[in-house]
Amino acid sequence: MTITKICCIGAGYVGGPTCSVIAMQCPHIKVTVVDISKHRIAQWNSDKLPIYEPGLDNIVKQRRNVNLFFSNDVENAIKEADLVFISVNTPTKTFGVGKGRAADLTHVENCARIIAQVSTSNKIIVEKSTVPVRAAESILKILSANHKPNVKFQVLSNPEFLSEGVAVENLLNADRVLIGHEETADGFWAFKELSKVYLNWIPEEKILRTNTWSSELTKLAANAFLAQRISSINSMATICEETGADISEVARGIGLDSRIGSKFLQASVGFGGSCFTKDLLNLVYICEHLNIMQVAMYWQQVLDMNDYQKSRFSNKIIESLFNTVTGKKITMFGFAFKKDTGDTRESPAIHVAKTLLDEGAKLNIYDPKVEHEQIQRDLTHPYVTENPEAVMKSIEIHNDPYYATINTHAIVICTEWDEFIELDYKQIYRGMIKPAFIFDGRKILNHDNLTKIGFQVHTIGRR
Ligand SMILES: NC(=O)C1=CN([C@@H]2O[C@H](COP(=O)(O)OP(=O)(O)OC[C@H]3O[C@@H](n4cnc5c(N)ncnc54)[C@H](O)[C@@H]3O)[C@@H](O)[C@H]2O)C=CC1
Ligand SMILES: O=C(O)[C@H]1O[C@H](OP(=O)(O)OP(=O)(O)OC[C@H]2O[C@@H](n3ccc(=O)[nH]c3=O)[C@H](O)[C@@H]2O)[C@H](O)[C@@H](O)[C@@H]1O
Repeated sequence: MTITKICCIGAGYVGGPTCSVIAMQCPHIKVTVVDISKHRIAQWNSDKLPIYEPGLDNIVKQRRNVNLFFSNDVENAIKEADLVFISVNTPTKTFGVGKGRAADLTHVENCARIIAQVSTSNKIIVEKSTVPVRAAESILKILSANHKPNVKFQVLSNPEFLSEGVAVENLLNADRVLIGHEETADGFWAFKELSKVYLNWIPEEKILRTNTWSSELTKLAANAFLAQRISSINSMATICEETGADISEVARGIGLDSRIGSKFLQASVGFGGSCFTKDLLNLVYICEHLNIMQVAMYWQQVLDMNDYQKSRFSNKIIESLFNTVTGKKITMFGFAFKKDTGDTRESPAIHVAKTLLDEGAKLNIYDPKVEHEQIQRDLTHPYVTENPEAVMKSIEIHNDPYYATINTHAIVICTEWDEFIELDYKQIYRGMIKPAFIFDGRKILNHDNLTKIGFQVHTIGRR
């Protein structure tokens, strides 16, 4: 079999960019991305894509309706495909056994059932969603129990390592492409077929072959290690604030050790995003399930440190503003969980906003990419408030960063957007209530200049 048709189930942050890049690099392959959400597919077929990702618009414009298709016709796309990516969401369970920790595999299971039901030819099924170790076994069991006679499936694990905001760059120049397969001749054959797709642009030495379970666990391990680095540097930031050491200097000092490396040592208000917390919770749950409690506690601590960091930053704002923010207007610069994305899932900005709102503050919020409705949805979510009407009265969402600061007591930087560095802070200072405060939760501004202007500056990891 030569792969000529690919179907991707799930047109989200992973399915959309991944398949757009495959379509661009493999003009001979027809790629169809399907989703149950009519709205999402309509957006992928419109001029305004559902996700903001630098470079993506251009690729979609070039390949859409040429060899890249977005559709709600899940069944037909699966039926005609040689290879099916499962790229659906695997959120933390909100009910039942493992609630709040285990991964909810309902969507993955639904995909397996529909694949088995509609397939009339052999297919390679690729688990791209992040899943607990041995999830492929469940997929295979569902496929085996429900398939039509003479239809065979091979299940591969091919986790995705892209980061939002740099997804296209990551996909084009991947550090590695990991493919896990069943340790049989058929499994090896399926690995070869998927490799051929990637070999259209990924050098052979970057394609890593493992068994299925190693591949699944590697994805969780990679996110756990990355998150651990952030919690580690944030823990050091706390010591810096107590002692007069400067976390930027400490990070540079340790990062130059080639065994440690300089990346992912940026102290911050805490990590956010849809995956670090969810995948760590999942890892902790797996360890508990395996009854290796010391290991579970070890990884839980990475999450605890992140919660501590978010609370510490929010509390610092309140303490600095003379221990009360009730009725005070505070500007939040940034709401996305990191720059260059409009994604707010698990954004630390939500935690900061919640704390300030709970204390009675009024918030002016500005983010260059997050939709206003998304901010409203996040801050009126039952997890954040029992009184959504009161929250709506306490927030203003702005389109202009300067306007957002007028007559406010403080600016809180929650996302490291480049444009915040370039703003005219002299002008901003003039319009603010004095003393005017800046809380730089991302360490992106020139603090000496701000102090000279007259701002009271507070940041992470420095007195
Ligand atoms: N967001 C990211 O940067 C990364 C995410 N991942 C993993 O990739 C997976 C997907 O993540 P995202 O793309 O962020 O999720 P997402 O929530 O943006 O997209 C998932 C899509 O799947 C659709 N879907 C769910 N069930 C379906 C079904 N039965 N049939 C058709 N469509 C269905 C949903 O409607 C949704 O549009 C998750 O397991 C995540 O952990 C991995 C690497 C990076
Ligand atoms: O599985 C996933 O979803 C993805 O999760 C992360 O990617 P992402 O969450 O998109 O973004 P990151 O760049 O990892 O940032 C995550 C959070 O950590 C924060 N961060 C990152 C780096 C740093 O040094 N300090 C820091 O606070 C960011 O601001 C952000 O809130 C991983 O980097 C990807 O490899 C992985 O594929």
